[in-house]
Amino acid sequence: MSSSRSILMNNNIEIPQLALGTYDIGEEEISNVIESALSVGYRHLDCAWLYGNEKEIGASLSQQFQKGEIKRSDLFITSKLWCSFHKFERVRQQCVITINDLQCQYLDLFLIHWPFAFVDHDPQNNEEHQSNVDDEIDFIETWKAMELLVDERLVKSIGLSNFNEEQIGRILQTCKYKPVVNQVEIHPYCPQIELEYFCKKHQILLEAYAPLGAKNRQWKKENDPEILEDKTIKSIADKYNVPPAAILLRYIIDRNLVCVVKSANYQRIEQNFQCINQNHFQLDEEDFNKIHNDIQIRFRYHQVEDKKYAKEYPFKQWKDFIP
Ligand SMILES: NC(=O)C1=CN([C@@H]2O[C@H](COP(=O)(O)OP(=O)(O)OC[C@H]3O[C@@H](n4cnc5c(N)ncnc54)[C@H](OP(=O)(O)O)[C@@H]3O)[C@@H](O)[C@H]2O)C=CC1
Ligand SMILES: O=C1CO[C@H](CO)[C@@H](O)[C@@H]1O
Repeated sequence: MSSSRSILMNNNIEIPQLALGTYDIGEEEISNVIESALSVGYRHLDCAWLYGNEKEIGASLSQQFQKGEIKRSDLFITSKLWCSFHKFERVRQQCVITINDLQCQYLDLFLIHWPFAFVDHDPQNNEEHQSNVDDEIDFIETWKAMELLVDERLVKSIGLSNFNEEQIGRILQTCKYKPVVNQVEIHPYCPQIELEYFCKKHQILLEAYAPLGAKNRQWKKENDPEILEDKTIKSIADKYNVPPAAILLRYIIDRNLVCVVKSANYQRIEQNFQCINQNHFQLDEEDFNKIHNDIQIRFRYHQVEDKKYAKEYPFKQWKDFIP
């Protein structure tokens, strides 16, 4: 079985550069998706409590381990702490539930999903959790609890997701362990150049989510610009005789970032995986620059605009895009 290219994180642990995203993959299809992805060569799975499918992913992984073709140590499994569990004592509780659901013994990487917190909720309680923001819970408290998970070896690495420069700066001032990554939306309409510069300076790796513009998102609006339909991307795709998605994935890979892409379709799972293979095709410098510097549209697909009133809503500089 093939394996994927890796990047070294600031704690000297390697992370596979391409991850399979698992958001919005339903119970009925997730098992096939996991099996397909592993057979094609993916070794990095990007999961989250929020996605509601960790139990099904765990069942599928357990089947794969039993077949003996793949071992736990071959995989890099990421999950995320949901906003309802930011209180110090909740962090470990959710982490243990996630590890049990995923049947994976430990997590390779655990991220704080968003910098803002929701009202405290017991993760053992199956009632619908509240998503009202609680501005009193500080993510510094959450980070301290995340660090204990490393000491306890429940997780190998810890990181952030959707944090801006100022918020990362606050973590860096008090942390015992630096975040290894910050997972954020990245594609040519949301290139995150300043954040990349800041993170590089602090040896924090950026992970790109929604690299294809979250194509089938339910909150799509009529006038949203679609990155897969972008004329520059399409003309470069024609030149290399590949689909536009391949150009968008190579754009992330060639920036040496981790790329988290979701597909629930076998052909596209395979096609996306091939993009990390340098022999498949490479963008030349001129084309890379056309994508990175010449495309002027700026757009964020995952704006979570219903949380824009939160004190720690991270995208203040993007408020012009929120109606
Ligand atoms: N930390 C965070 O807050 C967030 C993290 N994420 C993570 O990042 C992952 C990826 O982001 P996501 O929002 O899902 O968006 P993506 O940009 O990965 O787009 C996924 C969509 O693109 C389609 N697609 C996949 N491959 C191709 C292809 N080769 N050609 C054309 N269409 C394709 C998929 O359809 P199909 O399945 O039919 O192939 C799906 O509808 C998530 O699954 C999740 O793991 C995402 C959002 C926020
Ligand atoms: O991971 C995620 C998937 O998409 C959701 C909808 O935008 C986000 O809120 C969440 O962070």
